This record gives sequence, structure tokens and C-alpha cells, in this order.
Amino acid sequence: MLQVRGINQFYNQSHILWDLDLQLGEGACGCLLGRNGVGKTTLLKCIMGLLPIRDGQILFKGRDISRLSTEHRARGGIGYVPQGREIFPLLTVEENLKISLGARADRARQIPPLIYELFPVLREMKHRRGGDLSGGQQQQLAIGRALVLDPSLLILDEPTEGIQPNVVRDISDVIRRLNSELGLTVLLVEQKLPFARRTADEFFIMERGRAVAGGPMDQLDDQLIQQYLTV
Ligand SMILES: Nc1ncnc2c1ncn2[C@@H]1O[C@H](COP(=O)(O)OP(=O)(O)OP(=O)(O)O)[C@@H](O)[C@H]1O
Repeated sequence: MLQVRGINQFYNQSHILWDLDLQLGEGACGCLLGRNGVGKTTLLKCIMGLLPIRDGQILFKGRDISRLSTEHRARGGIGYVPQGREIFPLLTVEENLKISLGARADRARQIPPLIYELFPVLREMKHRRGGDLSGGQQQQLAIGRALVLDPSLLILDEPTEGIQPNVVRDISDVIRRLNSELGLTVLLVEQKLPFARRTADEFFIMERGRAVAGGPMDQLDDQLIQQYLTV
């Protein structure tokens, strides 16, 4: 589904991603792990086309998307839930969702019923402003907004950041459901190991801009955790 091949990325003179490879099969739920500042968010932004890559390739469903705009990637089936959620605080919940409709290839005008079915609270609060929602509700809105475009790959950057512990499990359940029941391929960045283990079935570890380890989640052992994740 997604193949990242030998990408290099720079912020001006700073070389951040180094010959980085990553492969995610159709239907997989993968979690990108690594200490602060190793380049996880940068990688997701490169996949989304929010940052340019210097060289290498990004293939989605076998097609090289490296030079496509973010909008084309989104229309082509990649949904993105950014770190910090980036919802519009002054717009209503419904308006936040509708904003994505314009980018749908089929020009649909209605919010897909699936979104309110997955997140009933968004229906209840559809006339409230985004900024009035709790952190967990805002995260549901951010995921809902990404789903408006009916993606086949969903990318989430630290979906549990700043969310109350009792809601973290709900977010995990929703991601699992999207993956196992609706067949979405998922790539997420996460710092919380219990959440990562519960939610994803594959892991990738980054260290200083390089991919250094990966495999099925049950192979994420203490030695890898000690070497690459413990601070
Ligand atoms: N806009 C920018 N300009 C210059 N350097 C940046 C910029 N954004 C990030 N960096 C640097 O790039 C490196 C990778 O940052 P990135 O945010 O991708 O890491 P991360 O693994 O996602 O970290 P975190 O877990 O803290 O979000 C860091 O050294 C960071 O300081």
C-alpha cells in the first residue's frame, strides 16, 4: 500500500531524514516509534506532501506520489490527522467536517453517515464550535474530518497527545475498528507504548532520521525499548 524508498529530507542545511525506507502492506496497522526529535512527524509530513523530499520515492498503491500536491494525495486516498489536531475552533463541528467535502473526488455534499455513526458525540455537538469540545472530542473530530475524504490509508500523528487517560482507550478502539472492520490501512505515530501495543500490529522504530528496527508488534522487546525508546 505504502512504500517509502530511500528518502532524504532537509530543513535548510539540516539533514533530518536519511535514506529512509518504510513499507506498509494493505490492511496493516503500523506504529512509528522513536524518541523526541528523531523525525517521525517530518516523515509523516513528507508522506502527505507537506514537506518536500530531496531524493527517494514515495509510492502509494504502486504509484509514485512524491511530486504530487498534498491535495492530490488526500484525494487519492490518504487521510491525515495532524499532531495537535488543527481543527478550526471558531467553526462548528459540522462546518469543520464539511470543509473537507470540497476535496472529495465525487463532490459529495453530505457528511458520510459513517462519521456520526463512529462518533455519535459529533452528531450531538454538530452545532457547537470546535473550540468548545474537550481534547478527546476534538480528536474524534480530527479523525472524522480525515474520514470525510473516504481514505484507504489513514495517518495519525500522536492521536493521544493531551487526551485524558479514560478517553485514550476509546481512540484506540476506534482506530482498531477502522482497521479491522472497515479495512483501512493505518500508520500512526505514538509515544505511549501501551497504546501502541494495543492499537497496532506492526512497529517501526526511528533513530536520528533513520529506520533502525521494525516487525510484528510482539517482537518489540525490552532490548529494543531500552536501546531506542527509553529516555
Ligand atoms: N520547521 C523546522 N525547521 C527546522 N528544523 C525542524 C523543523 N521542524 C522540525 N525540525 C527538527 O527536525 C527534527 C525532527 O523533528 P520531528 O518533529 O520530525 O521529530 P519527531 O520525532 O516527530 O519528534 P516529536 O516526538 O517531539 O514530535 C528535530 O531535530 C527538529 O528540531
